[in-house]
Amino acid sequence: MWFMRQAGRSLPEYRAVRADRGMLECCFDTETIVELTLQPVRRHHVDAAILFSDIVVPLRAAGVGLEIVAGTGPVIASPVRTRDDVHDLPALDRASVGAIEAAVTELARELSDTDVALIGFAGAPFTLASYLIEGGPSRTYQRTKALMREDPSTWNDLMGRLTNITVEFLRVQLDAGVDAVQLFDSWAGALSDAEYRTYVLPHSARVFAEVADYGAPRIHFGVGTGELLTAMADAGPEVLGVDWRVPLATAVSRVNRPVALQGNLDPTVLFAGETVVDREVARVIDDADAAIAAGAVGHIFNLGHGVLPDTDPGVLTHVVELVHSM
Ligand SMILES: Cc1c2[nH]c(c1CCC(=O)O)Cc1[nH]c(c(CCC(=O)O)c1C)Cc1[nH]c(c(CCC(=O)O)c1C)Cc1[nH]c(c(C)c1CCC(=O)O)C2
Repeated sequence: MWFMRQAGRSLPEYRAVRADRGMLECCFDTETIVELTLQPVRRHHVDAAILFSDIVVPLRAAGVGLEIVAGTGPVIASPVRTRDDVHDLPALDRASVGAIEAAVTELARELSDTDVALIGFAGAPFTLASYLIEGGPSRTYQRTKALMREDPSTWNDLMGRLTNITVEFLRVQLDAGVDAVQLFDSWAGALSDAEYRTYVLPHSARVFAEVADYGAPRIHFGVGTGELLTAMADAGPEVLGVDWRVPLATAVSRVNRPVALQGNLDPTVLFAGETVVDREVARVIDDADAAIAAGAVGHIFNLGHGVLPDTDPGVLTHVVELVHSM
């Protein structure tokens, strides 16, 4: 078990490190990456560390002008909207993520004599494209969907370039020693199954195919993707992340390949007091047992999306203890 966004603002020790330093600055500093990755492991005794980074880090490393604005998210200096903008998108040079490679090497060494796994990650092409095209977070993805439908050739060119960046970023992490990788297609749930299959699935499937040779488990996750679970499993991962909207036993009935499931406690449950927390954790575990009986390969306990910044870290530690006792 581990928590998406287990490192971050829910932890006072994270806020202390970030007090006078920008998010991206921290993401390119080896010592800081190592420290922030290990903080939640020390505090909560989760079974996996997730590399402290962000989905926009490889874009920044490739030279895209962007910032991560607190309370907002990634903001792109010059949004990518035309064929020429797409042609200008640079490739990722390994040397530009040397600080991250060094951090993974150090983390893999520090965790080697423990049972704690190290998980690497990257943003999926669609979610990265949505930030580049919209220029920042969006509720509607209107420009992204317009480009996708109106000019599939420019869209596929952009998605192909983002796929290359994502593959290279994952390979750097896998070469340096991560045990598993997660592909975050956080906002793919904005698409219908048909459009996901036409415009997104081939690219995400290529990401999975191009890192398959490492033999490391590959996790595929998105939010609000209940209707896309069949297609997201078809992309080829060993593990499918499920948000809280779909029970795990229902999720397994939607996939046509053998996959393990990850999830899916609603992150807002952690605000409801111990009786509710205990009941809901037990419900997820029971549901996971039912999913395994119905063919799921296994279950990784997690939230259905990231830890919310106001979460009481004591409640997170309690959930870890509870899951480990069950
Ligand atoms: C969509 C997305 C992003 N980044 C990420 C995703 C996919 C996961 C998801 O769906 O939540 C992935 C991510 N971002 C971060 C991690 C670190 C590891 C971990 O999970 O603990 C991971 C896995 C650190 C971070 N990434 C960010 C923070 C907060 C930075 C701060 O302290 O201000 C952290 C710890 C910033 C960020 N970066 C992004 C957002 C939406 C935000 C939050 C903006 C805000 O609410 O302030 C883009």
